[in-house]
Amino acid sequence: MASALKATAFLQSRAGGSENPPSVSLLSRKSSFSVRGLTPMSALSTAPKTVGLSQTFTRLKEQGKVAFIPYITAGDPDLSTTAEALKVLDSCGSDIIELGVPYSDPLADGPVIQAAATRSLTKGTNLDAIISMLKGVVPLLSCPIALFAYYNPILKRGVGKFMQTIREVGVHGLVVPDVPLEETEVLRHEALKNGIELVLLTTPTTPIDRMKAIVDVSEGFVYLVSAVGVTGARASVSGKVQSLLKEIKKATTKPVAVGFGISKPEHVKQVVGWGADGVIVGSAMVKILGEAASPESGLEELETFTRSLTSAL
Ligand SMILES: O=P(O)(O)OC[C@@H](O)[C@@H](O)c1c[nH]c2ccccc12
Repeated sequence: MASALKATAFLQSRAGGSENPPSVSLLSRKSSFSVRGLTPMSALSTAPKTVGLSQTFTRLKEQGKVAFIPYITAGDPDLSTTAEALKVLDSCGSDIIELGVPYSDPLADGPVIQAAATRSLTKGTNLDAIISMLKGVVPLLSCPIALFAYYNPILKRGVGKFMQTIREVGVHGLVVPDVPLEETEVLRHEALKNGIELVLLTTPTTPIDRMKAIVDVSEGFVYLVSAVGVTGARASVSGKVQSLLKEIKKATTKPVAVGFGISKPEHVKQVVGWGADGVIVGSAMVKILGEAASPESGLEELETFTRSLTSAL
């Protein structure tokens, strides 16, 4: 419990400035849609015309749909499997994919994602290798990627250089779970300059005024952390999410996606019923990939699991 409180305090004080992812059938959730006008990304890189996070939510809202947002850790079990997993998640109807950059001190993560980060780092995964993997995969995806990175590796590379690098490879969004709102100025400036949507997080214990300040500057969507503590599949989703969603939706018209603990179709149905614009599932996905007998069986299981969740939307 202590670590859970510590993690929440961590997310609360630092996270995100705020508190603070085979064959696409014609009937798949994603209908092909033309990109209206030139997306900033197509002006900045040769990547295809996937639209950004907020445009994705706008399209889904027009279709009366909720975004399915899986998270996986890059390089676990290895980067070529990550490349395949991105394609599987995309073809199973994911609307945005969160891709985690493994970090040695992932304080906001539970044991499943911490273990994935350790395995990936042990394999030598680094940002450059992730970027070169993305160069080959992003052009094949129809949904946008939001990178998930702790603040330290971004500072090491230089905020501006980091933003430019991820933009050039076609990444649309960024979530930095351990940056205090007071220190998001530079991140937000560089993100805006490079056409990256910086998503901030709010938690169940975020004071209302702080939540309002967070939603005001969050780009792409607002990440509502559904539970106290660290990431990790839970038996149920806290009923508090319903009132939290109401509060946030009074403060902003921006889309709100809910994450933490969601791992079953009934969780998805519940969160959708409470009015979420997006559902985020991480640890359950990471566990499948990282603990499978082989990369192939992990990818097969990932597809089955993902379809079980998207069919609940
Ligand atoms: O793992 P969960 O409980 O399904 O929650 C999503 C979470 O993994 C993903 O969004 C995430 C991965 N690392 C994080 C760090 C902080 C906040 C969120 C995250």
